[in-house]
Amino acid sequence: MSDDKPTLTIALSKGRIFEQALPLLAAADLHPSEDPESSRKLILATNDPCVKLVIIRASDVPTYVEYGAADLGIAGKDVLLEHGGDGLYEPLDLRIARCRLMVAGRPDASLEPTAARGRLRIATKYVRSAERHFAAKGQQVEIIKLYGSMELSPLVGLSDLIVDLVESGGTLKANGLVPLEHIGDISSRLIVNKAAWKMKHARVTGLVEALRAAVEGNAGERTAGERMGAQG
Ligand SMILES: Nc1ncnc2c1ncn2[C@@H]1O[C@H](COP(=O)(O)OP(=O)(O)OP(=O)(O)O)[C@@H](O)[C@H]1O
Ligand SMILES: O=P(O)(O)OC[C@H]1O[C@H](OP(=O)(O)OP(=O)(O)O)[C@H](O)[C@@H]1O
Repeated sequence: MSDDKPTLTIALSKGRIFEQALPLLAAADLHPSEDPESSRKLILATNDPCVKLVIIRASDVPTYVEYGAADLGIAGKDVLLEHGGDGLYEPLDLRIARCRLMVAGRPDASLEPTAARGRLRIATKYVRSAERHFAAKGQQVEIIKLYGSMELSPLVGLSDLIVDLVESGGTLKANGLVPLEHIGDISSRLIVNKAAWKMKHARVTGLVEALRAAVEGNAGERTAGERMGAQG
């Protein structure tokens, strides 16, 4: 196949990432043929016959891109931190699906191990990030891997604390929990397979730059503080 018009496969998850990526893709003149919420198809065509989208679980996106089953992908930084970033480039922060990775627990929860209980028990889907966070504080903790609904864990005595994503804080509040420590700011990133970056360079970088322009055109979504920071 010539490098003039190679095919591109872009992996992303349905739900908030698809919805928030849609305007950015549209600004790069990419329009999916169907809505993944109403279609059961996992491969979606676009208006560009050389570009297709594959719709997969959010946590599977880096794997598809690493192995070259997709040339590009859109994945949350939370997912990338767990994956480790092997075989991937991460050229662009798309500034969508923004939230914070936090330690949370009951309002009276201790962040220090107690003599009675020994090591703190932390329930989370984000094992690597949680381990790294507590290790950086010099704390050995027991991590309990969960796949969702982490907020339940301290309520039923499975763990002392959780590490989870927080946006509005509504889910924590609804379950009588509070945010206790900020681990990091999360947003979705464009990721690129390393071989595709080389072999389909013109096509890939053309799309990266079109998306970069779309992200920068969304300056209205930034906070006043961020705009001031960008000027300074
Ligand atoms: N409440 C939230 N607000 C904003 N962004 C969020 C929120 N929750 C998750 N995200 C971001 O959106 C990404 C996708 O979230 P989504 O809920 O669609 O998938 P998931 O259920 O976390 O993943 P999987 O289906 O693989 O378990 C997350 O990886 C994270 O980066
Ligand atoms: O602070 P909030 O605005 O309440 O958002 C936080 C919630 O959002 C995420 O869950 P999500 O809604 O994605 O459900 P999931 O974990 O089942 O994907 C996260 O795991 C929290 O439960």
